[in-house]
Amino acid sequence: MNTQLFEQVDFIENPAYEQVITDLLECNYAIVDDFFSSEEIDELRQSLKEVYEADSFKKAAIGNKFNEETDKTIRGDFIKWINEAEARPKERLFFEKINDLVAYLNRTCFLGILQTEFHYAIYPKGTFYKRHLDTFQNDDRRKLSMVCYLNDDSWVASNGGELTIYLPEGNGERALDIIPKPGRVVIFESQILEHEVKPVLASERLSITGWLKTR
Ligand SMILES: O=C(O)CCC(=O)C(=O)O
Ligand SMILES: [Fe+2]
Repeated sequence: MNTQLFEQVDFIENPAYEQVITDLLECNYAIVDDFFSSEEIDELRQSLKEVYEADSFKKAAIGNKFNEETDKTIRGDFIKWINEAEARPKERLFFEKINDLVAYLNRTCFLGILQTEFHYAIYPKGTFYKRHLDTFQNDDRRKLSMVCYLNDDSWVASNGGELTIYLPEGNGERALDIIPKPGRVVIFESQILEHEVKPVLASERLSITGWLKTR
């Protein structure tokens, strides 16, 4: 018998990733605190600020590039897409960690993630993103949504800006409020869970948001 075929040569089980998989399967979302260390978050926040100061953020639009429009009554954040091929040094660690997780998900759950896309987002005081689903009418490739919060340690719950996820429960639903704590990553099923960003009441809310896509 050729035992090589059955050997899992370089697979090391990762308990944190296993928890993500369990939570996604059971609840359609997973919250990972300290996915990024506070040093990593400091670097990424600095990078976001450098890019912002270079004036390259745009008012976020709704719809995709084929039917894009901006509407402040739906979302008020400013975004800048990050291209992995041109990642700044401080962004490389971000992609390394994300790619490691994606490789694990593909290997253990056969998710078939072939592409990712990420953008920085800044929500100034007073802005929000109304309840929505992360899939476009003309494009269903987004499988998992991922939000990484880059706020600093001074972020407090009274700043608002919670991510509220609507979870089906019985005949109705339950709203789960998630505080955008630094280092926290939230992953959820793009085609299943509606969600919103509650108004930011103080300070500005910083994040990287992205999607793991099937093709
Ligand atoms: O920033 C968040 O918590 C969620 C953002 C979001 O829903 C989106 O960009 O589609
Ligand atoms: Fe969203």
